[in-house]
Amino acid sequence: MHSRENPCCCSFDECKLTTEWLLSRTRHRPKIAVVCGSGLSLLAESVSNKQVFHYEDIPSFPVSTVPGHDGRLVFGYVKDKSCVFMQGRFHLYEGYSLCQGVYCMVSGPNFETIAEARMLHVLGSDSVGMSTVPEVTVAKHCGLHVLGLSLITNKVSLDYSREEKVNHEEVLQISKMRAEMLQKVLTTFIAHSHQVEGINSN
Ligand SMILES: O=P(O)(O)O[C@H]1O[C@H](CO)[C@@H](O)[C@H]1O
Ligand code: HPA
Repeated sequence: MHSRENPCCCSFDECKLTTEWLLSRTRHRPKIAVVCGSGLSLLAESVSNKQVFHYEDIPSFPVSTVPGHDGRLVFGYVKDKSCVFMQGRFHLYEGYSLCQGVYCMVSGPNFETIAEARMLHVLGSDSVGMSTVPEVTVAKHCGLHVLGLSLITNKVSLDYSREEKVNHEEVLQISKMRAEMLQKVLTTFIAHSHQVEGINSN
């Protein structure tokens, strides 16, 4: 279970555990999910065939800490549509992060200077690379569904006194170490890609 003390949720294994737990307990297979904001749990009250799970009972699921967020996952039908409602969501100010971030591209081939790294940081970037953005831009332009997987190979120094210089050899070394893990992620994703609507239609 997640809490303020352990706010970083959503590793692949945790999501898998949560998903399997829920799938084995409900016959609902919703195509529509609704996240209820503060005080809006009522949105889920009129569903039919209702099935309710409390966040604290769901393995590896975050807990709601804000008043007005009931912390319940409600499955049920609205008209004839199977839906799931989150009665309670999670906020950065609760200490929750999504473990995802903003990827920024620099043109390279040089690595960014500390001044450039600071600028990217101020602009909201969490990670930096020299690729992916052009490919994703063109793919989206062509109407393709895109999943970008970026392996974070090194820390980017923001501090002149602790200049940790990155080099391509280090990048390759870490990539080699993590390739097997990435291969598993990719294989699992491809094996389940039919569940992602429209992924094979382009
Ligand atoms: O993006 P790929 O091709 O993985 O290469 C990464 O490795 C190089 C830096 O070492 C940069 O080109 C960076 O983007
Ligand atoms: N900066 C930009 N591109 C990169 C880096 C980095 O630190 N590491 C791997 N690709």
